Amino acid sequence: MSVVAAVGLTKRYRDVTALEDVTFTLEENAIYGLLGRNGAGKTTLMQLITGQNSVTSGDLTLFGGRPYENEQALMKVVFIKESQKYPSAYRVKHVLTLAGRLFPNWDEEFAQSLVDDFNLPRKREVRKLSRGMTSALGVTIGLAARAPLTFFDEPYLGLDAVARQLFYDRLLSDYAEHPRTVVLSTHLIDEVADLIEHVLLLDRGKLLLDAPSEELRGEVMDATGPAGVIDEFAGSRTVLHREQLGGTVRVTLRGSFDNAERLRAKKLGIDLEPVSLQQAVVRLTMERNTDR
Ligand SMILES: Nc1ncnc2c1ncn2[C@@H]1O[C@H](COP(=O)(O)OP(=O)(O)OP(=O)(O)O)[C@@H](O)[C@H]1O
Repeated sequence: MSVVAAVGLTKRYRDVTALEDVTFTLEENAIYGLLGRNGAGKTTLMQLITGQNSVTSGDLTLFGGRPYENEQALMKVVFIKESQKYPSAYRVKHVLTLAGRLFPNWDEEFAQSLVDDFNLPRKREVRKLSRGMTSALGVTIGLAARAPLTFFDEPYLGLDAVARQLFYDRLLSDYAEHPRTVVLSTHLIDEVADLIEHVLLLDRGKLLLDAPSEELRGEVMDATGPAGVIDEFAGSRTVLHREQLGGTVRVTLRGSFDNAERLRAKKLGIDLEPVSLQQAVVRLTMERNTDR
């Protein structure tokens, strides 16, 4: 059984269609990257899955049931967002105690080690924490909860580069020991490229891509070479981007290349290189937007 299954999911807010006819599944034990530009519908999607908002049309199941007011299914979910609010008089240690009561799989020892890693002041009131510290507290809860379905909606934006790396490292090592389904919603695609196994790319409410990251990486390539031969080499492939510097042209092409084509590229003096996951996502999103 899929952890989440959405079929033709649509969410409208009056005249805004935040999600339109979105179909996908989230499977057990995988790390997903939920990607997309501002306003693409990422938060809305996570709110629907976590029962915080109601579906306009389509079908959505969470652990086989409806998410809305489904206590049993929602117990298996943790949703950490950047703007997370905590009771204002609470101190860090109180928030952790509360989280420990709330999440059935809570690992107190792991939580305490994360508090040390992030240098979180246990006795400080949460409203007096810096933005980065508040993010670190969210990350700590999200990881130590070990919920079968874990959402991180950019909660780590306030974290500096060192703390973000710490988060990625702790997530990966804990995931290896306690596999679960993790959804990372982020704009920092290259930072999480090695973490995410599967990409869900939303664009203006539509699901533009639903693919394993490996597949996606090999699917978009940069070909750089003499202007005279590049276009011939590109042939009928979709050219996602083209730039020229003097006699040298670089095109970003969609589609994978077999050995014969790679050899041909070499003979023609063309350099063939896979683009980064971030570049692939940017180019594919731009392609769709220029299609309109
Ligand atoms: N409560 C609401 N009422 C009206 N429109 C809304 C509401 N919530 C979201 N929207 C609209 O739905 C669309 C999707 O918003 P959403 O917050 O899901 O995007 P997002 O991908 O999370 O964006 P970001 O990366 O900027 O956080 C946007 O156009 C947004 O303005």
